[in-house]
Amino acid sequence: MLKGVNLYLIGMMGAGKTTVGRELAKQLRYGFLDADNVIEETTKQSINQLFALEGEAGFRQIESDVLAQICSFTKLVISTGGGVILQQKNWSYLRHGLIVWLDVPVELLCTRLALDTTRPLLQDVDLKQKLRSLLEQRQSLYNQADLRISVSDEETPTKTATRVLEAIPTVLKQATDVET
Ligand SMILES: Nc1ncnc2c1ncn2[C@@H]1O[C@H](COP(=O)(O)OP(=O)(O)O)[C@@H](O)[C@H]1O
Ligand SMILES: O=C(O)C1=C[C@@H](OP(=O)(O)O)[C@@H](O)[C@H](O)C1
Ligand SMILES: [Mg+2]
Repeated sequence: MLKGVNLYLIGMMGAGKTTVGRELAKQLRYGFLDADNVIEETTKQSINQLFALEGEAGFRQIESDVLAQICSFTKLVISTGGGVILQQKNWSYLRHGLIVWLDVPVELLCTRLALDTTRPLLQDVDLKQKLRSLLEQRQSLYNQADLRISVSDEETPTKTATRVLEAIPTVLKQATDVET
């Protein structure tokens, strides 16, 4: 269906990009890469360590370099980190593929992330308040995706992946319409 074109998942922390991405890759018979995992493997540091050592700005630079490498491959589902949309140049990498926004309300993100210790931006803060303010800053950027999949109630990752796959032909059709 995608003819080898990569699929990029974007969205807030806890939206399910990593979990749903793996499932999507299985269903599409694509390879799977999680950008944060690639960063951790190449730097041999955890995301927490990188934020502590390099600061957010240093992390964003590494994130961008990794994305630049990844986008030269094909037949991949790529789960990005939630802040990848912040840098303009990252969009030129993401636009190599189809960009899907997993849009999940803050309340559900809070439930999923309440006990999380792996996301440095969410430690020692009022979780709901922080997620609200991040979403406010980022929403218009997430909205630049080719496809928005809203997940308002808890559903299995397999179900979300199936909904993404069912929605893809609608955007592919629009793209063909523009060309012709
Ligand atoms: N569709 C889903 N249904 C239930 N739990 C989910 C779903 N997607 C993700 N989760 C859970 O939410 C948490 C965050 O998911 P994750 O895939 O790491 O999100 P992201 O990569 O977008 O930050 C994980 O504990 C995961 O098991
Ligand atoms: O939203 C963000 O700024 C971040 C999201 C994280 O990835 P997930 O979206 O997979 O949690 C990770 O890249 C880092 O902690 C920063
Ligand atoms: Mg993730």
